[in-house]
Formats: sequence, C-alpha cells, structure tokens
Amino acid sequence: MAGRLTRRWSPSLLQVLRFPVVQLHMSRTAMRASEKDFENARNQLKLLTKDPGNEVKLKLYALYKQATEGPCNTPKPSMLDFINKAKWDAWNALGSLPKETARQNYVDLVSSLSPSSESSSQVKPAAANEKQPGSENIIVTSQDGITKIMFNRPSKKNAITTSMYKEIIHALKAASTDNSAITVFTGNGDYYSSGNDLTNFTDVSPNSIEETAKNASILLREFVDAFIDFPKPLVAVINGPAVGIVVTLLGLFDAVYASDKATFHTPFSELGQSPEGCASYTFPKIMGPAKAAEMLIFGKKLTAGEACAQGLVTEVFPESTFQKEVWTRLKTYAKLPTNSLRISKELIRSNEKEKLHAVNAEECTVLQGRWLSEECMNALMNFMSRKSKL
Ligand SMILES: CCCCCC/C=C/C(=O)SCCNC(=O)CCNC(=O)[C@H](O)C(C)(C)COP(=O)(O)OP(=O)(O)OC[C@H]1O[C@@H](n2cnc3c(N)ncnc32)[C@H](O)[C@@H]1OP(=O)(O)O
Repeated sequence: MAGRLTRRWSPSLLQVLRFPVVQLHMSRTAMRASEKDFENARNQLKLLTKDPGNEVKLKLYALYKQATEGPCNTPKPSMLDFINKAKWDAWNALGSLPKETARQNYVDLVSSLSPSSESSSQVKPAAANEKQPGSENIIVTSQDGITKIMFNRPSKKNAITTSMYKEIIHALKAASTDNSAITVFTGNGDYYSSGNDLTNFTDVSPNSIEETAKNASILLREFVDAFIDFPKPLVAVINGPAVGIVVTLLGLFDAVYASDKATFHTPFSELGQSPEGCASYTFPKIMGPAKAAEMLIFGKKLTAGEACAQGLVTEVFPESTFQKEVWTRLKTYAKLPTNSLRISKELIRSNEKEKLHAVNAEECTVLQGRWLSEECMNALMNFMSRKSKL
C-alpha cells in the first residue's frame, strides 16, 4: 500500500491542495493560524524539495480537508480502494477537531517540513528518540510511540514561566500530528511541578499591570485550549508533588499515574486567585461538588492515595517501582492501533469540548480580575518576602 501511495500521491494530492508558487512569510509564533497563514502554508508545500513521506502526506491531506470542510463527510471507500481508503481514514480519524485547530496544525506541520524553518520555534513531527528544539526548561522527546513532554526546571520545582507556557502549546500542537500514539507529561527532579511561576507576576512595572494581566489571561486561555483540543491520549506521570495549574489540568487528561510520594494541591484562595484549567467544571464531575470544593475553594492538599480514591488519579505506584512499572505499561499502550486510540478518545471527550471551551474562557476572565485584586497582590508579596527571608 505504501508503494501505491507514493506513486499516486503527487498528482492526486497536489490537485486537492492546489499549490501556486508563492514565498512563505508567516509568523511562527502565532498560536492561531489566520487564513493567510494557512494559504501561505499551502504555498510553502510547493517549495519542498524533499518528499515528506506518505504518513506526513496523509496527515497534511486530512488536516487540509478538516480545516476547509470540517469533519469527514464522504462515504467510506471500499477496502480495495487502498489510496482513497487511507485518505478517508486519515481525515475521519480527526473526528470533530475544530476547523481552526486543524488549520493551525496544518500550518505547524508544513512549517516543520520547511528547510528554512527557525530552529528555536520550529515544530517537527517526532522521529524516534528525537529531542525537539526549544529551551531546556521543557524537554520534548519521542520514542517507542510516546511523545514525552518533561518539565525540566528542578531547581525551581518545575515552576512554569511565561515562555514555558508558550513552548508547551507549541509542543502539544506538534505532538498532535507527529507519529506518536500517546503523549505524556512528567517532571524532572523531586517535583512534578509547583505550577505557575509566581514571579511571572512580580517582575512587572506598576503601569503595565493591567496589560500583563490581560496578556496572561489570553495566554492561559490558549494554553488550556491546547489541552482541550488535544486529539491523542494524554497521560500524566506524576513523579512528585503537583501544585496549581498542573493539578487542575488533570481533569483534561485521559490517564493519571502517580508515585505514592506525589501530592495534589490547589491553593487558589490562599493566593487570592481562582481555579483554572476547567477544574471548576471537571473536578465536581470527577469527585463530586463537596470534595471539589475542599480542594478548589479551601485548598486541601491530597495525597496520591486520596486523589486516586476521588477519581483524579488513575493508579498509584510505590515510588521504588513507579518509573519502571508506568513506562512499561505506557510502551504497551503505545503499540495499540493509533487511529483507534484517537477515535475512542474522541468519542469519550467530544461531547464536552464546547462546554470546556466556554468554561475555560470564563475562568480566564475571572482570573484576570483576580490578578489585579489586592488579595492576589498581597499573596504574591508574601511569597516574595518569604523568599527574601530565606
Ligand atoms: C500565563 C499565566 C497563567 C497563570 C495560571 C494560573 C496558575 C495558577 C497556579 O499554578 S497557582 C500555584 C502557584 N504555585 C505556588 O503557589 C507554589 C509556590 N511555591 C511553594 O509554595 C514552595 O516553593 C513549594 C511548596 C513548591 C516548595 O517548597 P520548598 O520545598 O521549601 O522549596 P523552595 O520553596 O525553597 O523552592 C525552591 C526554589 O523554587 C522556587 N519556586 C518554587 N515554586 C515556585 C513557583 N511556583 N514560582 C516561583 N518560584 C518557585 C522557590 O522560590 C525557590 O527558589 P530560590 O531557590 O529561593 O531562588
């Protein structure tokens, strides 16, 4: 089948994609591709000198169709019509991925194929054991069908800086179209992550506080949207304590494996803030409103065992065997048929997507107001003065 695809690709898909020859001028940092970025990406494909291979071509085809026509809307070709069946399968596997996301993924994928791409923000389809470029605070690798995104700032308990949010968005977009079957988040060192880097808000001049809060709210919304829309199974390997946003996001993960030394803490009230990551919706659904309130309103810290009993964590492992057991299991899962994994996830999650986007938007608006509140500013000052007394 691969041979047939190679022979037939050029005329059939070039027709579908209709490339004119135009030079690309696109912003690689734009997180939502405009129509123009999309058009430019289509043009850029024409300039490729190297055949990207059938798998990538099928992804491009599927993303193009999804971006322009929406979910697959044609009858399934017969089993013997190999090429059209492969194209149909690729398109159909995108399920109800929003057109806008498909457009962005298409732009990212084309961008990753360009020889002239800037290495610092380039997104590449993951190859075996390939380390993705970017800062060292987020390490993205791909091996055995698993793309691993690791928080790598152990001296700061893996606190997430503004640039790390952006890199994670980029890494998720790349992982959504790479060759891996599943995507896994984990932390390097003794913490999974201590959540938002509180200095994101302290290095700000007084006359730009409002603008900083607005920008942070936009970034947060985009960050959480990337998790809501992520099409492949998303797994968290919680190697140690988790605080704030990395906990709230767990409601958007498909499996959460924790070491028995992990803890789960969302001290939003203490910080003069409010929940994000869609937790105001997912946590009451997962654990019931009373337990969700204890965590999200009163900031009760849970042990891994408690988080598992409440349904936030899938399974807890003894620290001594945690890494070995979890990665062995994940490697087995990653060998399952990729399209089937995506489609099952889509079935489980798609009904909720619209609601989750609305919850995310609302939480970000509320948080933007909280960041400007006296309660929040006092909490940040307390954190900074605690540091200065050490
Ligand atoms: C685009 C913006 C989006 C915003 C989204 C909204 C997100 C909200 C949240 O995530 S709320 C949660 C925020 N996190 C916290 O409140 C945790 C703050 N940190 C701590 O309470 C403690 O550091 C600790 C309990 C995590 C660990 O304590 P300890 O074991 O005593 O270690 P240290 O405190 O000495 O930490 C070592 C080193 O790391 C620095 N650090 C740790 N966490 C953070 C952090 N979240 N932000 C900034 N810096 C952090 C800590 O200051 C130490 O640095 P130093 O060695 O002093 O330079």
